[in-house]
Amino acid sequence: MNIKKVSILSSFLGIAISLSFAEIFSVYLALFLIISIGILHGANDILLIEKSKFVVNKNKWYIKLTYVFIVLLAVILFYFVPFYALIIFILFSAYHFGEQHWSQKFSTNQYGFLKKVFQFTFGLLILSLLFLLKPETTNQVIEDLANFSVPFNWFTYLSACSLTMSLIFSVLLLIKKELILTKFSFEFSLLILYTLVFYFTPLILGFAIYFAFWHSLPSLNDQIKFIYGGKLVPGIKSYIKDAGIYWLVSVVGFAAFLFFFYETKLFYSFLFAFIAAITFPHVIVMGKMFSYLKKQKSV
Ligand SMILES: CC1=C(/C=C/C(C)=C/C=C/C(C)=C/C=O)C(C)(C)CCC1
Repeated sequence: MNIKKVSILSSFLGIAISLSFAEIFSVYLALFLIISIGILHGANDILLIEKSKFVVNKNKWYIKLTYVFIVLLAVILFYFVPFYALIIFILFSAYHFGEQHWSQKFSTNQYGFLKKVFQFTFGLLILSLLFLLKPETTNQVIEDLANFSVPFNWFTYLSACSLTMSLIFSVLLLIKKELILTKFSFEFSLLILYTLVFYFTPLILGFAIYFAFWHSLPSLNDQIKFIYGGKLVPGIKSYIKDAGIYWLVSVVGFAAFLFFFYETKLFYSFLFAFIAAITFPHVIVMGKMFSYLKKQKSV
């Protein structure tokens, strides 16, 4: 079975589980997905940095320290200027999600800027759909995180704008023959599935299903192809062998965080702040991997 089929089936299964069991079960399932597939897909960044050769002649300690520095910077930003940190995080994430969706789906390496803007608006569309379909919980988290209450119609505007922009840019890319109609139709019809997932599951599970099955699994697949040159299933063993220790460190940090914050009202805010902090360097690394792959393709 290919990854797309696994993700489609898992999404429906997630909806069925969330409709059949008490809400707390959805929370546990979401945490499990975030910890397993979600965190794992970001655990091999050090190896990716070495493979992408974007830091030349630097030793592993230098790379690791820079990595930790960026995570700390994110934590500091969230602490002192949470509103701006959240905006930057959402913009970064939108681009990162869109980049993964459309990776290796364009015909050539031309129109780089147009493709980047398109990927960004597409990622933003997915996030805004989630916000639009779960406005109360999203707003609660944003309020706790950034002390800012978002008027609900902002989510509507954001979804409408990002949908319009994504459609305009994709039509341009179709005209320029950078995108083929079947890929475009398939990716856009998946938006209906995301809508069902976001509507029928609580915010945390909707996010986790998207994050694990529609972002992390395809990303793991691309990373494994890039690092070891093989397919997801045989490659995952080597990946876990190389990334296991980083994954374990993150999971221990995550477990400590759960232990301290689980009972508090700020649980979701800290959860997303934690994800945000470890996401910043990962977004940079993945961007570098994709641009390295593009360069390789053009030589
Ligand atoms: C869902 C959600 C949020 C955004 C989460 C994002 C943007 C997560 C991005 C994760 C990434 C990019 C992981 C890396 O691979 C907010 C705004 C905190 C509010 C509450 C609901």
